[in-house]
Amino acid sequence: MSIKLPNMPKIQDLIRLYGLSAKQQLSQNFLLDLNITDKICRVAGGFNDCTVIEVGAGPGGLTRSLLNSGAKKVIAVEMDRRFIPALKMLEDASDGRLSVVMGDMKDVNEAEILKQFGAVPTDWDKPSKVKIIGNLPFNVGTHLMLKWIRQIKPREGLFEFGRVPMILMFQKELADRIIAPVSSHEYGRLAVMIQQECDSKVVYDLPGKVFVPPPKVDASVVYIEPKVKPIGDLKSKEYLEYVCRELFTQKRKTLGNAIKCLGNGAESLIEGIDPTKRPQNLTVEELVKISNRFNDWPHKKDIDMLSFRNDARWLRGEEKKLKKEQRVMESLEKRKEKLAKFKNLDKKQQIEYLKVLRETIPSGLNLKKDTDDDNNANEYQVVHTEDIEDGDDFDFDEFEEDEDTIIKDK
Ligand SMILES: C[S@@+](CC[C@H](N)C(=O)[O-])C[C@H]1O[C@@H](n2cnc3c(N)ncnc32)[C@H](O)[C@@H]1O
Repeated sequence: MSIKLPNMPKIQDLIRLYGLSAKQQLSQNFLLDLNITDKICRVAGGFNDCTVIEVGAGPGGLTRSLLNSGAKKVIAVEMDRRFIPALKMLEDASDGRLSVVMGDMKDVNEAEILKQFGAVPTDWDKPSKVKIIGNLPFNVGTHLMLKWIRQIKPREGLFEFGRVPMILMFQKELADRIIAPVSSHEYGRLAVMIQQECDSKVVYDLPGKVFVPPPKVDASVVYIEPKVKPIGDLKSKEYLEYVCRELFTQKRKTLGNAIKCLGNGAESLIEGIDPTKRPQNLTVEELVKISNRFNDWPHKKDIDMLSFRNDARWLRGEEKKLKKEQRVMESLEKRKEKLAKFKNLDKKQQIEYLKVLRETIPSGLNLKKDTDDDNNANEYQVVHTEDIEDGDDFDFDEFEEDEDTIIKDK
C-alpha cells in the first residue's frame, strides 16, 4: 500500500471544476495551500498508522495531507454535498485509506463509525492511535469539543478508543481561552472545564490571510489530549461548571465575597483556600475542591436545570462576544487610518478639522486653548493626550460583563 497519494489535480482546479463557492453561512474558509496543511499534520504530532476522523473536509486539502502523512485510515465527514464528488475522487486515489461520510458531525456516533472502519482501542496510559481533527465553524467546533469533553470521564464515544487527541482550529481568541493559564486574563470557565481533564496547547497560529476566502480573524490550531489522570478526583462535571460560572462572573470580588452567591454559609466550601484571592487566581485543583464540597453540601441549590444544557445559550453568548470584539478591532483600525491621514495635514488644517468635526476627533488628539499666548486667547493647539496602541479602548472586562448578562438571562 502506497503512503503517498498519486498526482492529483490542484484543489483550486477542483474548486473551479465543481463550481464550489464558499458558503458564508457554513463559515467555509478553506486551506488550499498544502504546505500549510502538511505543517498542521506535523505540528499535531503526525498521523502515521493512525485512524483519523476529519470533521468538515470541504474540498479536501487537509485530507490530502493526512493521507500523505501516513494515516492508516481517514474518515472524512462533510455535510455539504457539493464537496462529495471532489472528496470521492480523492477516495478513489487513496488505495482504500479514505472513506467519505456525508452528514452532520453533530449526528454522527463516533464510536460506531470508528468500529465500522476497524479502529482499534489503545490502552488509556498509551498515546492513542485514533485522532480527530477539524477546521470547523466556531460554533460547531465548540459544540463538538464540549460534547467530547463530557465523554472523557465515562470513556464513551471517541474515548472508548483511548485518549483520543482532538486537533481543532479555532478563532485565535477562543484558542487563547482554552489554553489560558491560571491568573491570565483569558482564564475562565472554558479553560477550567477543559484543563481539568486534558492537556491543551496551541501548536500553530494561522493568520486569517492563509484561508480562502480570508476571514477577518486569525485562527489557531489547538491540540487537546485527555490526561492519563485528571486533576483532582472530580465528583461532578456539572457542579464544577456551575461553580466556575458563578465565581468567574464576579472576577473583581475576592473569593471570600464571591462564594456567598452559592448560598448562605457557603464560606465553609473554601476552607483552607485563601479567601483574599480573586476567582481568576484559583487553580483548577482549588476549583475542583470547591466543587466537590458543593456537591456534598446539604444546602446547595438544585441546579439540575442549569447543567450543560445551557451550552447552546452560552456558546451563542461566546459567539456574540467575539463578534463584538471584532467590531471594536475594526473600528479601531478605521480610527488609526483616520489618525494617519490627520497627521499629514498642516497645523491649520488640523485645527479646522478638529473644530468642525469634534465628534470624530481621533482618539488621543484634542484641542486645547493656547493659554500661554495672552495676545491670542482664541488660538488653539492640537495636543496628544495619549498614543493609540492596539487594544486601546478595548475593555475586555466589558465583555466579561456581557457574559454575566447573557448567563443571568437564562
Ligand atoms: C472552514 S471549512 C474547512 C474545510 C477544509 N477542512 C479546509 O480546511 O479547507 C469547514 C467545513 O466544515 C463543513 N461543516 C460545517 N459544519 C459541519 C458539520 N456540522 N458536520 C460536518 N461538516 C461540517 C463545511 O461544509 C466546510 O466544508
